[in-house]
Amino acid sequence: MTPAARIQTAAELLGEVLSGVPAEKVLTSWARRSRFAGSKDRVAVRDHVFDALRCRRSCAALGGAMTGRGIMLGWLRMQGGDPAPLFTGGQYTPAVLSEAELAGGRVPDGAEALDLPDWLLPLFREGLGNQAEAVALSLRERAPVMLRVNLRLTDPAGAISALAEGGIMAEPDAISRTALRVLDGARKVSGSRAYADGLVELQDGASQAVADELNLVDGSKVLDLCAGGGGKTLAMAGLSRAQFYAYDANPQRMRDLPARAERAGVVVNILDDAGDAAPYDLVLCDAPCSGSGAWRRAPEGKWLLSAEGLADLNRTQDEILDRAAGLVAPAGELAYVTCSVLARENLQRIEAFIARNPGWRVLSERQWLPGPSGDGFYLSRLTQG
Ligand SMILES: C[S@@+](CC[C@H](N)C(=O)[O-])C[C@H]1O[C@@H](n2cnc3c(N)ncnc32)[C@H](O)[C@@H]1O
Repeated sequence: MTPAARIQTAAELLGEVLSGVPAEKVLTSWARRSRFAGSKDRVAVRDHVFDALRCRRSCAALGGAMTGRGIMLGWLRMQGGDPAPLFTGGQYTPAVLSEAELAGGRVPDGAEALDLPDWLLPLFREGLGNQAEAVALSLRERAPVMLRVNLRLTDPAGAISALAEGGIMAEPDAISRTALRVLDGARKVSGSRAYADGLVELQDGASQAVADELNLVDGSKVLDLCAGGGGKTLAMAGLSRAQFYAYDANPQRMRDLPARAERAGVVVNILDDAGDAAPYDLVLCDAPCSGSGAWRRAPEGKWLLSAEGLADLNRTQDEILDRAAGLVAPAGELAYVTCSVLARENLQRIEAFIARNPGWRVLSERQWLPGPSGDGFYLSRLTQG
């Protein structure tokens, strides 16, 4: 595919995303029906779509229209070159720019320039103060590719040399003792021997840093109450020889966990009812959230989130905290985690929890902002008395 054909394809696929189809689904179905597209084309088209989605609002302003074509035109203008040579009107290339398109477009400002919906900017400021703008701008960049070393099976040096055998270059990252940053060969990770042997998992750096902060005691009982695919369960299991239990309100989300645990050489007990093995010394609530700290990876989230959706999430977060509190042993800990940068989902949930449950207090609180080593995360550790 020529560069112009890739732009045209990205514009068409963005149009489908704007009509409500998830970007991953749009890209998968395009890849299936486009046998002519080579691996470099697929990577380029995917990158165009995600780069543009992260900056959807400012690109549409620069391109003069909230359409796939307008967004790609704005994205090209944002890169600083002249887009006209790509709009050639060929069989596979974008139609020639109209007079209106050539004259249209404007420099974005305010929340538009930060690529946030208007209603979210005050909420960013509420939680992040004078860092709100910088955080919003950082969410317009690509996220790093990070790996977690499974300390049960190897150490960072061992993982780095196993990865190098598969043509993957990685280096330790200070965000966590288990974190490696991939420098080259990221797309080879899931097919590598190091991955198949359970030495490494793909996992964001801040997600690993959260596990480092938890009070994981060998032999203690640990429940991952919102286990999902088990990323946090396995991160914790890589660090200690506690007894691990996993539960999720949607059990389907845990379907790959047994195989992942086996690959990692750890035992995870999957529960049908979170209370089955209660009480626990530690209950981790990696609660459903807006994902605002991870919008570099999942940029559609910021355009789909609504005030009502956020209020629903807050209700679910409160219910999960209350449920978790009833599962913790008397001297045990409750750890509340989100990948959000919004105070509404973080500190405010903890304050509301303590107001409902005055016997609880905060042991420690930490926030990671989206950065070169990881997504935005929040952790609050609580205990009773
Ligand atoms: C942020 S995701 C978990 C990600 C996972 N811990 C990981 O590291 O891969 C939140 C999970 O909470 C689950 N969930 C939603 N409501 C729940 C509830 N009331 N109780 C338990 N799990 C719930 C969702 O199904 C989802 O899998």
